[in-house]
Amino acid sequence: MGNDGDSDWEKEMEEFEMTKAGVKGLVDSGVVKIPRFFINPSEKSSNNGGVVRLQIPVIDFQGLESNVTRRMEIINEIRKASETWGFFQMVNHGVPISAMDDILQGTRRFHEQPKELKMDYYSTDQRRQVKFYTTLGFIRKPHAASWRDALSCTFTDDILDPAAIPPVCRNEITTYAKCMIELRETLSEILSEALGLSRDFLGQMQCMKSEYLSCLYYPACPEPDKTLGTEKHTDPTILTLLVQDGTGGLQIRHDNYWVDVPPIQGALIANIGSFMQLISNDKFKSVEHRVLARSVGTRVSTACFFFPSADQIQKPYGPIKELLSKENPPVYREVSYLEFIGSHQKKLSEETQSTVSKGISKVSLKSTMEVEAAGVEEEREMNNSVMCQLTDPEGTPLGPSMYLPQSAGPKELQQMVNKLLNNEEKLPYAFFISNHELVVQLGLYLQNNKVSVEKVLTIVYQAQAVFRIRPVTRCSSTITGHTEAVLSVAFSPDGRQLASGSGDTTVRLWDLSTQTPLFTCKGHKNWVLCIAWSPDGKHLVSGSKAGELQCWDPQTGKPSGNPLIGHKKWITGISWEPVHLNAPCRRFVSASKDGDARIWDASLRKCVMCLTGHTLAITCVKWGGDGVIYTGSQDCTIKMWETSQGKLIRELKGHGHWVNSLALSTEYVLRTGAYDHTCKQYSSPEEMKKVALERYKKTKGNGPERLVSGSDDFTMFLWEPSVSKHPKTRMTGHQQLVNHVYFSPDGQWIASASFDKSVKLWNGITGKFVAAFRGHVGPVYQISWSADSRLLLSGSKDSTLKIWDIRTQKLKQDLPGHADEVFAVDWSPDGEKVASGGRDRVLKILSEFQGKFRGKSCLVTCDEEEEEEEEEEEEEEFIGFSTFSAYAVV
Ligand SMILES: O=C(O)CCC(=O)C(=O)O
Ligand SMILES: [Fe+2]
Repeated sequence: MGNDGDSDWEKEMEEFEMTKAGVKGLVDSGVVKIPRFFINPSEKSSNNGGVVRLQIPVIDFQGLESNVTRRMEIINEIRKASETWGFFQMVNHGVPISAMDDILQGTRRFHEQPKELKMDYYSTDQRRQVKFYTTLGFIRKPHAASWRDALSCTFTDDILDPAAIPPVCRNEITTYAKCMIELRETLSEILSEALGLSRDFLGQMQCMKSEYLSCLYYPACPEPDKTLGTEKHTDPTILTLLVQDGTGGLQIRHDNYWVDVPPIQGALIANIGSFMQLISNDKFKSVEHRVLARSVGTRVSTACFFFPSADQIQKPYGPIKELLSKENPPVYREVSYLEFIGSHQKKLSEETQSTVSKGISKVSLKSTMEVEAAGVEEEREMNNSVMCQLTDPEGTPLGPSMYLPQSAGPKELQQMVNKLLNNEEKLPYAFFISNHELVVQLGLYLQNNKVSVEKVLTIVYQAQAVFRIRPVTRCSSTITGHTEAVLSVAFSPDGRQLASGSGDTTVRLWDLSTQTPLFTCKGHKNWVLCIAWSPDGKHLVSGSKAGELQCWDPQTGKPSGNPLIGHKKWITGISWEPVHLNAPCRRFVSASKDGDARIWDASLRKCVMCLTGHTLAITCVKWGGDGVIYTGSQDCTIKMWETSQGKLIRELKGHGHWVNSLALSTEYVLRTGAYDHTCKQYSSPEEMKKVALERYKKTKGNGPERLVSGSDDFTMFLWEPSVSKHPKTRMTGHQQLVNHVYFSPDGQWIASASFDKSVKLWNGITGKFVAAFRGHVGPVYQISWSADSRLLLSGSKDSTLKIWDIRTQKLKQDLPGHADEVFAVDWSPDGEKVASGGRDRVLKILSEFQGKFRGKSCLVTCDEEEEEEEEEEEEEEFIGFSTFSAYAVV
């Protein structure tokens, strides 16, 4: 674009500003083409990206004041929402619906009055407390103006002279601001507690003592695809509260998708501002959002932005010291709110397009040297007592902070927690400081870790399994359970071992005969999302969120070679080449969010083929019994690849949205290879291959291998890919996305797990619907079959496991016991055990006893006398982990 274009751009903007009539004035004048400075080239094609089925959390404030338990729950919900979404909606928040209706009406009235009456307020001078404006004048190409007008009122330290407010909406604005201030008090306390701080912490900081009310008016736009109602941005403040009318159009960015924020009658929307992200040291997220323009109808909303009090805005703010530790060092330098907001605005006037959220890191990152100079690593001081705050693993405080003697150790803490929780029966607890278990006296811990006694020390207590496992043989080294959510569990093909992968970056191996932890496999730097055993049982491979794969020797728990690098984004699936095609097992295929699948040779330790062709993330992969690889993708297709050169051989199309899961009718036998649970050992790979082939042929029978796919479009398809590229059956009935599909070991059934809270059973040969299993009260994430194809296990967000009886089509057993979402389940190939893992970090192994499954282990710990050794354990890197969203958005 030449200079002429640029000067036109500016000229048009100047002319527009001169009218002092805003976007509404333009529309009233009858424009059919929008001025150039509203045109947003980057947004043209992305308007339809809303992922309607993802919902930002809606939090009910009912009981906040009257019910202590509910209050804790609300704090927790807000904490989770602020960490993962940066956005939530609130209902029963105490602001009268009439005040909300009135402010929207007042906003409309102001903007719809004759332009002569509004012009007096028209200004791009930011210092004006009350102003009517469209652009505030600092936008420069390639940024674009938003298709909306604003009337803003600044309440400095909660005060604004009512006389300054336009009379048409004076009462509404004054009343609404009072409501916002009242709600601010409540939210300031909740957010403080959600950060693990004392209730009055943010209040004392005065970081949200002023507010800026923005009454927004979005007229219909003649070219809605060329511009946006509000350009994408993050709010540079602490917190925003928004009321919107019923029109809709607000979207937030979540995992690279635009998610609609649907209007809910009576709800207020809250979102974390980027200055809050800064002071919370990235604990809370400030998320990009935008408002779509539309061709018909007017949208009205009112946003209230909270920011620091007048005498604080020039003072430095940095990450709150109480939130920092050795493991969580400051990621931002100190900066005053004025400087911060200045840099935010500068971004919008800069030549190159950069998001405002990137802006904060630019302004705020400081060198380690400077940070240290800022006094983060303070001198340790030995007092006799230390201020502590006990919290549960979710961060909910147990009582107020208190001074504890430095001589106190886990035993004393355990007594105290039992007392504070009024436990009738005394329970065992473990204690963690910054994710390290406390095994010594507090004083010694502080000394060893150079922790300042001037800070409030957060001590996390975690209940230990009531059933405490006594190892039959002594562990070679002491290991505790996972310290973050368990994301994957898989029994070995011979059923002797169990592997689990976790958000704590480790893979753990458990010995099933003694039910003891065997090895902690360390090497990944990020969450371990998937694990897969080779069907000969000789290898275990794991894939992480960082995109690398690691092979492990299950006999020693040691890595076999270096991490396998190649994928650029997280690993979504791993599948081994069937042992009846190649023994010993060497090759496996990995799928990634980067859109590629890669074939690796575990002996050569390298990638031997890259399967490229998908245009979006690959979500699942299976290596079929005929040697063909199947990949399912967010690009809605399933692709088939041959494995000598990695060529695409067929595409299976039909799904209208992402493919989430694939399953093969032969999967059980592919997974177990030669192991038929007669415990037979094989002397040679050739023998293994021969037996595996026999078993495969028997399962497959004369028909072709069948494939089932489950999708975000709520449907499933049954395919016979070797016969036709057209689906055999379309399987409809789920009311929400299908997350996991699985053939029974005998291939006779297909089970599907859906976010509609049901599990459905289908005929595995025809694809016809058979039954729906209802009982879960949350989305069902994963399912697994018993070896005899008679029982089905499901794990859900509702924290339960359920076992369904295929013959009676009824619930056979309900297994509560997890304290949070269950992400992963597996049934051992010999049918005797089931394992589950979830957000509560607990790995459960359940065994059948007289027809019922019973918990054999929860959080596995070792004998006390071995705990001494723990200190020698290597330090584990802590990766912040909030919600495992991979199920919702891969
Ligand atoms: O109007 C809306 O819904 C959002 C407005 C907004 O994000 C803002 O003004 O910062
Ligand atoms: Fe905003």
